[in-house]
Amino acid sequence: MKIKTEKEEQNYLQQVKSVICEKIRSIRQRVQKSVDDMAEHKEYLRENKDEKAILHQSLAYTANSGEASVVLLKQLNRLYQSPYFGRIDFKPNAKENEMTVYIGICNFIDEENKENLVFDWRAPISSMFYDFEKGAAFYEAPSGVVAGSIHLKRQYKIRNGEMEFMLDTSAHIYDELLQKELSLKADEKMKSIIATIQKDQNAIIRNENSNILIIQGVAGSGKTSIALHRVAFMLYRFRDTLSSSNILILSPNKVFSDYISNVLPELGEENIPEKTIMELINDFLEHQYAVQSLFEQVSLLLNAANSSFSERVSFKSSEAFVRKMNEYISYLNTNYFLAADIKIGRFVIPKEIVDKEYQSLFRLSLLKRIKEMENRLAQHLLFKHRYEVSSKDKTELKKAINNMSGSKNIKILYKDFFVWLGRKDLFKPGNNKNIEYLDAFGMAYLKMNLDGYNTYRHVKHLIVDEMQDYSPVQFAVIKKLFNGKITLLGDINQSLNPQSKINLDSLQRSFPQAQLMTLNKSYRSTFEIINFTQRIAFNEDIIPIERHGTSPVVYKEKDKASETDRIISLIFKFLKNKVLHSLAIICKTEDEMEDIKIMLENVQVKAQYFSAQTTRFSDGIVVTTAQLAKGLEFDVVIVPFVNDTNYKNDIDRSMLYIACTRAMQELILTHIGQPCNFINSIVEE
Ligand SMILES: Nc1ncnc2c1ncn2[C@@H]1O[C@H](COP(=O)(O)OP(=O)(O)OP(=O)(O)O)[C@@H](O)[C@H]1O
Repeated sequence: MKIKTEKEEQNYLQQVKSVICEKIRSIRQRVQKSVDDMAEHKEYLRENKDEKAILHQSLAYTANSGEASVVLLKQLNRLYQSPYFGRIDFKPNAKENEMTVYIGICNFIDEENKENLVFDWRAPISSMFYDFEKGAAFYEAPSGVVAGSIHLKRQYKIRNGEMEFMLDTSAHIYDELLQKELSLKADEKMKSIIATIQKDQNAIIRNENSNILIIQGVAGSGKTSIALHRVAFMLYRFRDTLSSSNILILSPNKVFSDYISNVLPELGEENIPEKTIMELINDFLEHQYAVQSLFEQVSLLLNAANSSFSERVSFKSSEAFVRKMNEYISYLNTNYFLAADIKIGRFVIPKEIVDKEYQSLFRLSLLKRIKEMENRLAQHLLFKHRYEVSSKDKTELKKAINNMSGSKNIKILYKDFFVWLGRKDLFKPGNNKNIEYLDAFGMAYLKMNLDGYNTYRHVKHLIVDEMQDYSPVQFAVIKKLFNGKITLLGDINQSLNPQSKINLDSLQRSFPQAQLMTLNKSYRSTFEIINFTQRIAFNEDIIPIERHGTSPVVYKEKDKASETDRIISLIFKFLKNKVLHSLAIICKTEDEMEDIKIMLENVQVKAQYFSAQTTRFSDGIVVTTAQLAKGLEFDVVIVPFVNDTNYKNDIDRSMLYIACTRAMQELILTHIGQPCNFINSIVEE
């Protein structure tokens, strides 16, 4: 019988659930058996020491299969709660029979009847659910393209094993489910979106061809979600050769990593390793320096009108910096070593021989060449004069070679780069091995070019989030360290570095083979909030989702006390609300955060304060800076102190844009005096 009516669907759901239940029961029995076997084996081991090796092996096998069963059980329990979310009835042109394809989080087969009850959302056939409405459709099977037509497309909301509703979808109704999902954001952390992935997003998730993929997406367009779903897709598609340990996420900070940490487990995959770019560079430089963080760099740019610092950041954020470094590296390759005669005991090695040996080592990096020279010249003495060098001679040789070459210390070589450039002033290391953020990458780039390096070979796929905050020199370092696939994602309009010249063209120059894919629809914020943020930084590409809410409000207050009262009253209003779950007060600087902290402590309101050291994301009331709020979202956002002296230049504009685009349902700004130029065209309360 073809299932059509809601009643038939309800029955079918019960059937599927009972098969899942049966499977859960049999696996539980298997797990129990593993536990019993383990106990028995251990007992036997104690008694029969001579058979230890064989038993250890079988014990390990039992433990592994036990663990695998536990993973499977978890997945089945999840499946039981919500076995599927979609269905397509597809009739391939080449076959008689129509197929009914239920789509869920993973494949589920009724082994007894040899029937696929649920198809994994990542399976080739499931792609049609995201790509087509009713009518002609096709998918790419391993054997080739299968064309046909979709006769029914249905969506379900099944929670705790119960069907809440089902919808037969046309493009219009499909939006309706998306609307429901978007207005039901109760979870504290990011969640999976498999039921409502959109066509353009699906194309990115399933893109297999590009080794380097750049995803440019407007604020709230789902870039981060899509990147994580793409990881899940890759793990499914290449499951024989790719595991979660082969993937690495470069994330902007620890709060963000925690915020996204639920998505892959929700999709039935293990969480994947992540690192911040700071951890990566500190590892590379062997923790020899105290590297300024991006957070500190931005704070300095925000707080002070320190023009020489800005100039340094500006130069090191440019493509010219990498170009000049490359020129300097070529210069060193020809000028670093100046051969001279070497006298060892009664023998002289003429400078021509020294130079010849040096030139013959051209395959090695510069510093490795110098290290190798000592051996080469010792061999020369042995072959030419049958003279075996003593340890004293070796010291002499080393000294002579050192005298002919430049420094081996990367920091000195890096400093010399600025001398060579005629801009000594652009390098300002601090005391106690302090170096500025971008200098760490400059030094790393030099080190990898002059002294060899190991790549992260095990990483077959690297994900770089917030790509717009990286400079060409950072990309140059990343490109050398990682030789697998790379997915870069971000929004050029949300840069934390106004000195940065990064745009899509320069990004593509950094990654010439990259494919660029864009996401222009914004899902996070209501139509009204998106319209408001458009006035702060206009983006002609953005398409707001038609989800309406209250208009953002700008409160003009007469003095500091009334601005404080306003913020407190907004917070109490939020605390009484039962629908909205999270509120963030997003400041420009950490000093402002301190003001807010005092304000909230005075009225005994508990809040979480996100600073550069925070590692965990939490909902409720959060106080943070725009810089750290990046990538996060909250039901309500309050941006305080938006007057014209506080928000005045490009970086302030960027901060304000980032802060406001974090709001999902409500956005409120407060100020005293004149509002900043970026919002003063907006009607005030
Ligand atoms: N297809 C979709 N279905 C349901 N929700 C979606 C969809 N796409 C995006 N979203 C939601 O939109 C919000 C924004 O997603 P995400 O944080 O991934 O966007 P982003 O582009 O990385 O944002 P930003 O750059 O502004 O930080 C999230 O709540 C996400 O769940």
